[in-house]
Amino acid sequence: MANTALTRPSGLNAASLLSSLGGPLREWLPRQRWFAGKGRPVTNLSLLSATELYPGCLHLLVHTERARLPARGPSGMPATGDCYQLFVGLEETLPAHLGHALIGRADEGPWAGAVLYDALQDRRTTGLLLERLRRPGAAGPLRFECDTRSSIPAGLTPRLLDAEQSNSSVVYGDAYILKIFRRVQAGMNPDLEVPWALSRQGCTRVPAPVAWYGTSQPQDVTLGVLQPFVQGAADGWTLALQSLTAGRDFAEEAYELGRATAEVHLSLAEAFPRDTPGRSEHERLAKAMDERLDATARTVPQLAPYVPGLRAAFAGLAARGATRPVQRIHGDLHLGQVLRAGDRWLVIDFEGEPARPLKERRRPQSPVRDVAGMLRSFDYAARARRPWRPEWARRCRDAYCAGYAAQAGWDPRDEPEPLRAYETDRAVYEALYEAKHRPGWLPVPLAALARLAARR
Ligand SMILES: Nc1ncnc2c1ncn2[C@@H]1O[C@H](COP(=O)(O)OP(=O)(O)O)[C@@H](O)[C@H]1O
Ligand SMILES: O=P(O)(O)O[C@H]1O[C@H](CO)[C@@H](O[C@H]2O[C@H](CO)[C@@H](O)[C@H](O)[C@H]2O)[C@H](O)[C@H]1O
Repeated sequence: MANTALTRPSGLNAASLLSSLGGPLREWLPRQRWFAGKGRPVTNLSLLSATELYPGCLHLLVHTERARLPARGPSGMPATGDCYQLFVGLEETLPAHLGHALIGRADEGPWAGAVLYDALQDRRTTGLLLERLRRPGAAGPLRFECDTRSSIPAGLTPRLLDAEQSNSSVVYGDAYILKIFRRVQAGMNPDLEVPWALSRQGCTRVPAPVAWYGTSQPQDVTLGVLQPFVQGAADGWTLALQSLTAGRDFAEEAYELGRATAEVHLSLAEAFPRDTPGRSEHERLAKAMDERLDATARTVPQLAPYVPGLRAAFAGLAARGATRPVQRIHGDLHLGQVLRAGDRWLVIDFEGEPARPLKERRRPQSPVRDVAGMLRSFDYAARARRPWRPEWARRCRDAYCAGYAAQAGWDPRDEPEPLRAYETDRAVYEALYEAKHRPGWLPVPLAALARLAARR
């Protein structure tokens, strides 16, 4: 059935747009996987930019404020803000095939009575995005650019992924994948910056961006990146669970993954500046970890019994003298961020931990932090299947570190204090992440934190 595009006056006046869209969006946003802070009502919504992509389809950047969970008791509910990228369709009646994309009905303003829907679910929108990316140019404040060495064919069929994601991704004819950033921050997104720099470096472990788009209004923001789709690949998390279910070992794969990680780290060290941190830098890092622990324990009270033991891990980092030079790293490395194509591992998603400020995510850091992220991931996988097989995770840890050492020339296991501190910090991050997004998974990082706190 053809869509019936809305033909009401379409002057993109922020106040009138908001009067129509604000109510339904405030209800819909907190239910989205990529929305930070589930279950917290949006207390304020404002429009940063609105662009008509085609009649009845708006590209929006919205700023939301939401009630912060009270730290102690119900008093004082300060608001915090985030910016999101949305595609909103407006129809008089929603065609049946878009029923699942419904956002709500505008009950006020010039669009009163119109149906709002998530226009990323509409192939007209995803098809148009590819068309724009194929040819550099502008649409209102949006800027579309591409690598002039690439030639992207027209008319590839779009398919929106329904994976558990922090963003939204569209696959085009199994040839390309477009990642559309949902929560955006001012500045170049590392998921464009890093793969681009690595491709210039000749690194073949990371799919290279072929096109991207962003806006310079109200500030420079990366909004989406197109890269080749790796066909027939499986992600590391799926493969690890398959191995556990079948009672198979994963050490050989883990070894190769360690080598791949080291190869990416070596390329990153070439592509971006490095630095050698002094004692004061370790103290600053340990303090930041301590503060994150305290903040998390306020939101996740189950953490409280372990706090004193966990502090010891951070004190170990502060006391430690020289360690690895800092450099750009992946920043959120886990089994879901690696793809195995044939017998080769590739690394994706260089955005870093989505909850951290962009400035912090782009800062040079210890490569041990990435290693710790992957080690935590083996523990996650082992605990996601019954019976729990700690020896599976142990073998993966050793094999991964051995593979890393073979490629990098240094073994992460020879850095016990940083490794423990980074693993602890990562598990604290995971506890907060799970409490916010997947409370059923909270026992996984909590079990690790109990173990790390007991280690003296
Ligand atoms: N280049 C690619 N080729 C094949 N699949 C990919 C590629 N990039 C991402 N994917 C798939 O899309 C999923 C989500 O990608 P990711 O960049 O991790 O998004 P998010 O940050 O939203 O989690 C991945 O788990 C992977 O399955
Ligand atoms: O969405 P992203 O891939 O950027 O990462 C976020 O979500 C991940 C979960 O989807 C989360 O990872 C945690 O769970 C994984 C299993 O689902 C496990 O492999 C990871 O080790 C564990 O950290 C990640 O922390 C979060 O940033």
